[in-house]
Amino acid sequence: MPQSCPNLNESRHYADLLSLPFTDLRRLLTAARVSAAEVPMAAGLHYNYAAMPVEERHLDLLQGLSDEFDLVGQYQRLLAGERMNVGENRRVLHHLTRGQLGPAVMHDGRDLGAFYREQHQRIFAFAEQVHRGALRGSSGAAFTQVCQIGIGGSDLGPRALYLALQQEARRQGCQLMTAEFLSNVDPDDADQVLARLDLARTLFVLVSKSGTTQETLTNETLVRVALRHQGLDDRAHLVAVTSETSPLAGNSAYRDSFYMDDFVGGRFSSTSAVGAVVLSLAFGPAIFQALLAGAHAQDALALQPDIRHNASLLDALLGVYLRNVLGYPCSAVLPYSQALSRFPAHLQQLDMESNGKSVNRRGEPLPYASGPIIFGEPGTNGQHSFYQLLHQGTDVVPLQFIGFEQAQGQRDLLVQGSTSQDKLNANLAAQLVAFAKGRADENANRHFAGQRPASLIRGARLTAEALGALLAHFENKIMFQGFVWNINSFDQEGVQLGKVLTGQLLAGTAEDEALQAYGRLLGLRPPA
Ligand SMILES: O=P(O)(O)OC[C@H]1O[C@](O)(CO)[C@@H](O)[C@@H]1O
Repeated sequence: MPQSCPNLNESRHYADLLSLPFTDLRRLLTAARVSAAEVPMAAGLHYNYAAMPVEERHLDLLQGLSDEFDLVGQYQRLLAGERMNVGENRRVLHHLTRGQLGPAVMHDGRDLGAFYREQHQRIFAFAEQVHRGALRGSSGAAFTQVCQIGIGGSDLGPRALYLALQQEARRQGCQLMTAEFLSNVDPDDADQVLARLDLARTLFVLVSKSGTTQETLTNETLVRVALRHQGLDDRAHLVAVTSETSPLAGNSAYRDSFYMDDFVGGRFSSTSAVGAVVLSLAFGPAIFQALLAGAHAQDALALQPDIRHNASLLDALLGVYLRNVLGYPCSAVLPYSQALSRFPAHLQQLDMESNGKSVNRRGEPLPYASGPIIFGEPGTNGQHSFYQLLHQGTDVVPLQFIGFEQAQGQRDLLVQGSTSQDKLNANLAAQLVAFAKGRADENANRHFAGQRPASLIRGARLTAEALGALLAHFENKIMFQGFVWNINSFDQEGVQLGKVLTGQLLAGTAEDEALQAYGRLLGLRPPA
């Protein structure tokens, strides 16, 4: 498969895209275009690309590029279980954690779709027992809090989803447990999280796919010590989520264990057991199942070969246009929804750990740019922070807005003639137009050049289904971009070197003198 992938620089569609003149967004962005330039997504969401500098001729060439690179065909092969993670020689099966779209994927005589479903069912049954009070802490107290211990993909996605659904769950009367997340090896993180917990009533979920992550194992020990210090039996307060091949699998130090496998990458694991345990405990299985349904529906739409009807594919190709034709190095994610406050942080890992690569799937250096730098904050907070640079800085940063007609909660009032939600969305619309059209001023300091591209994902309300669709949209967008760039989006070798040097420093075996010197500056002592 990798051998047959075309090189972007040799693509005739790419060459034709490069030869097109720059599209003037100030002229392009009309009311008719705002209404027309939309692609429906799952769960009632829409992808609007009116403020992207592309016309029909660009879309025709991007369609040609998609066909030339067989992007949907590559997705189908991934769904069928082909080993698309060539670096680690692994299948890539996160789509299967939310439903079957391709043929059954068999591994060592086992149907992996059935395996993921079975783990979800075990988790739902476990959560229901906890909620009924059939499973309790070692003092006999019912569990009312859940705390996930994990980092990276074992933290960011589940945390972002928990925060995104909290208000929605309250509205539906199903916030059954509160959740906390402990990720950083900084002892102040553990201190603060533990201070918010009633340990006798807390169930900890240790999540580590590899079962070897230093930060997570260290925090686990801090938690066990704190539990024992209160006279509690730590084993009764911890469950594990890990891969079947990890050193943690089958360990009796946990009350129960739930599994994913090596074919679900950490940053793509929110819909596996990694997100299922904490979200089912917090909100009950029904909300998590709704999230899965939204993600599955969006995965199905991503099979559509026509880019004008496939939001994830179109978003991916427009991103390639911005990155490789227009040369923009960054992209900002701007949700006008406080519920999505940690969603940009999740997307940072999802996108940058996947597509921050400089060799292709054959290990050859890339002769073109790959994944952009991603950052973001919810609006309107970001407006009062970094939007100055976005409007008038020397770099053009393409923008990904997300907005909803209604808030999740019901506490909103007319203040000076408009509700808070009205004000939020008026700000969103205003920013989109200000970025695209700018405003001429004789005073250069007050001049807005405009021409800042943006897309908008919009919906009625951020429900669990909509959140699932949103999550899957970005996962699939990133996957399609990896196919265009012919990179392996599913490994992360770039995180290894730092881990090795950290280990050397802590073990006192570091040979690099600069490393030793930094260690001394930071107060590290040779191990006793
Ligand atoms: O779930 P684990 O194995 O503890 O890994 C946590 C995270 O660490 C990473 O490997 C990066 O260091 C991520 O890819 C992963 O999500």
